Amino acid sequence: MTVLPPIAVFDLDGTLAETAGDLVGTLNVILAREGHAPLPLEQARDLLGAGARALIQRGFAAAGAELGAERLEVLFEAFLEHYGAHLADNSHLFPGVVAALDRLEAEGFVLAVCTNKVEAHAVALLEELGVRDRFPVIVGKDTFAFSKPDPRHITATIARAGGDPTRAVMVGDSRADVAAAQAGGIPVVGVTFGYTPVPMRELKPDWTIEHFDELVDAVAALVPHAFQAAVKPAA
Ligand SMILES: O=C(O)COP(=O)(O)O
Ligand SMILES: [Mg+2]
Repeated sequence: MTVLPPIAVFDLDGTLAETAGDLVGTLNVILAREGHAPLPLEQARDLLGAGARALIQRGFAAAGAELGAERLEVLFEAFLEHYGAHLADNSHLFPGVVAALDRLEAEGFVLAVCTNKVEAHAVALLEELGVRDRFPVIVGKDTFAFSKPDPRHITATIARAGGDPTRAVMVGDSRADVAAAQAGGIPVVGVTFGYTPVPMRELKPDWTIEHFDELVDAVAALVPHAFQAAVKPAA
């Protein structure tokens, strides 16, 4: 009998990496091109989490600017072009990420990313941040015909990575992550340092962490059977 490995699925923006500087920076370039004032970073970071198209829509709404459907598509393409050239100007991994990935890998976990960024940008960003090779599977908003909060975004990521859905955990920072995981029956760890207009604890994830140092204990609490030597393939 083949034993599938346990799997940890990570959101990217606001979970693995602080990326608001470059995402909001690009939003502000687009707003400026359209004749609107920039949004302050602290206000705009909570608009992140549903992908670039949603960020533009939310950004224009926050700026009190009109935006029609056709113009949105033009600006979405312009956003992708500008952002693609500035993926990691002002972006970095959150503290403790690499050590937490090391520890999960040592426990036999497969690691995957499920993000509402476009896949090519997710791959390129993770490359620039030096952790691309840690994730055999990186899935973006455009990878499948559905995306978070649709639970299939997460369950399809687990399937593509060959992970065991009964020994899987999701780690995210937004309502979309919590909703998608819970609808898919996957336990979810919410981080408190990401992008959400509502405090993470109010979104009721199964566990909350304030630092990546707490991640392995959280995963061990949520999927203890992923850590039992008995279910690991014989060495
Ligand atoms: O950039 C976004 O808006 C979404 O990306 P995330 O799913 O990695 O948070
Ligand atoms: Mg996020």
